[in-house]
Amino acid sequence: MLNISALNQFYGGSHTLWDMNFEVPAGSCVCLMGRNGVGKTTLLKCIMGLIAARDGTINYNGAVLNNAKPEQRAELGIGYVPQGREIFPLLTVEENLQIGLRAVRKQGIKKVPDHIYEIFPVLKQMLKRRGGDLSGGQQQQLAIGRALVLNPKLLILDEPTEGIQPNIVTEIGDVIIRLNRAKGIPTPLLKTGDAAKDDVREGIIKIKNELGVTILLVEQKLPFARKVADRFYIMDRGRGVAVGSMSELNEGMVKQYLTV
Ligand SMILES: Nc1ncnc2c1ncn2[C@@H]1O[C@H](COP(=O)(O)OP(=O)(O)OP(=O)(O)O)[C@@H](O)[C@H]1O
Repeated sequence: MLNISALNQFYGGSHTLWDMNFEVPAGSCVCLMGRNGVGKTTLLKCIMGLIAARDGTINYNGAVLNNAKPEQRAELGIGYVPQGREIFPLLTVEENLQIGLRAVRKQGIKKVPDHIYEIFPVLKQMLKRRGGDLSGGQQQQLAIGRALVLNPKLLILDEPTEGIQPNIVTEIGDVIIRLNRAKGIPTPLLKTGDAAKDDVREGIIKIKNELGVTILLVEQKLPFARKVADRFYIMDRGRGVAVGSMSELNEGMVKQYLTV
């Protein structure tokens, strides 16, 4: 789905990404890992077109994206939840979600789809609340909800668990897993009999049936990464140094590239 080859990026004279080759297969959940400052966010920003790559190719479903504007990438179905969430603190939850609608107007979607509220019921309860008054976990759910408004086929999340309390981390992990894994497999989303959970299930099945969400996330928490992702890609000092299925991520790699 996403193929990056020989990508180089510079901040002024500082060479930050070096000959990156990187793939996100359709249907996968890939975790981009590495210590602080190795270039993970920079790579995501290149994918979103927020900063320019010097050379190399970013290919999305067969189309070369290098010269596409960020809005065009959103229209093509790439959703992005930046680090720090970047919701609008003075706008209400509803207004924040409506901003996500801009990219999908051309698809005729004029209203925030109900399934967003089924996935994150807290957003419905807080529609009129200002974004800045929400807890960190609620803001993260709002940021993900806003990205889901544009019906992404590829959802990119930059450290979605950063600074969030453990129970919400678990909730966000469950949503990521369900968004990613429901597609095309005998669904593990059995009805639970719990009305709230079954609503979430219905919302996710709806998204998956219509879309199918491939996920690329940056995550530093190893247990979380192991739980949600099926592939990893490790960066070190601007280069890709290890890649594989999550079950192949061994202690040697963790020690060499991830522990501080
Ligand atoms: N706007 C910028 N201008 C100049 N240098 C930058 C800029 N943004 C990031 N850098 C530098 O580029 C390198 C990679 O930063 P980046 O934020 O991509 O790393 P990261 O792996 O995402 O780290 P973290 O986990 O801390 O977010 C770092 O050395 C950083 O200081």
